[in-house]
Amino acid sequence: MTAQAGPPPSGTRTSEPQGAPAAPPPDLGAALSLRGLWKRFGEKIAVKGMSLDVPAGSFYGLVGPNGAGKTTTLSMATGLLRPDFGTVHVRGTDLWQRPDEAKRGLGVLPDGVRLFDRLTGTQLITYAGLLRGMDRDTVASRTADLLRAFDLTKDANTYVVDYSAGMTKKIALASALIHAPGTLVLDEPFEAVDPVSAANIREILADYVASGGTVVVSSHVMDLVQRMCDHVAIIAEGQVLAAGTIDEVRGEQSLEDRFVDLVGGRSTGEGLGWLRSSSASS
Ligand SMILES: Nc1ncnc2c1ncn2[C@@H]1O[C@H](COP(=O)(O)OP(=O)(O)OP(=O)(O)O)[C@@H](O)[C@H]1O
Repeated sequence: MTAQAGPPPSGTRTSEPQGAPAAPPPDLGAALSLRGLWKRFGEKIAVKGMSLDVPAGSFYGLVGPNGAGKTTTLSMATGLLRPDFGTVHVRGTDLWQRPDEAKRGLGVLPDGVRLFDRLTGTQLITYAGLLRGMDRDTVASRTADLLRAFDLTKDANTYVVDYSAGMTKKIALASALIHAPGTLVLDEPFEAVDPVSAANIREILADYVASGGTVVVSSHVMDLVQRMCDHVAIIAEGQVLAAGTIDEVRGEQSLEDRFVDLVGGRSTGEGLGWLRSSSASS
């Protein structure tokens, strides 16, 4: 199955590339329903007809090897990157047709997108709240709550550019939560975060799901996904290899073993004999 040659189209085409199987209709009740998403960067097809339903109220993990297409998929699912083909529905609203309405219900922690880091922590969260059209009093009280919850109160007046990687992740996550969205989409939320902060974040997210919110996280840490999430999709080379509840996907195995079985690619370090001999000779 190949995508059409030539540069990506400027608008989103909802039909599949020639020869691709037609995707079923979107699930309009799902928190997120992706259908037939394709994305190509030059010669590289990063996402190849991705369809996925994230049930409302689920804690959904997206796992896959480096370069599998997780960030590209989540960027298209949240309005940050226009798909070449396919549709995204957020609780029944077509994201690329009605972006303002669909994005109102989304909180997003993107991977690698630069923040306005010449703002202090307080200013950044406040800015996110005001952009969402919230009133100043609510923004101020929620900002204080979020800084406390993420253990950033003492750094509230420090410029974000001077934050560590983990603090930056936490302030970005706090900014994604300020408008109390129905669905959170978090790309690698635990990367660079210390264990205590990670435990706090897990608790915040678990409470959020328990109160009816939906969370989608991408992660490389299988054990974390197995413990934290109730659903998972394993993706590789831009396609879904398995998706469902954690128990459905892993069967009798651990999620990690299932992942390795499906994705393959274990390397034994063959060809690195020179590395062992160099350490022995030093
Ligand atoms: N802007 C871009 N230009 C060119 N190629 C890109 C671009 N963004 C992603 N890619 C390519 O698309 C593929 C999927 O990348 P993506 O970042 O979505 O993977 P990922 O699953 O998030 O990887 P990782 O786990 O390493 O973060 C990779 O081969 C990557 O090199």
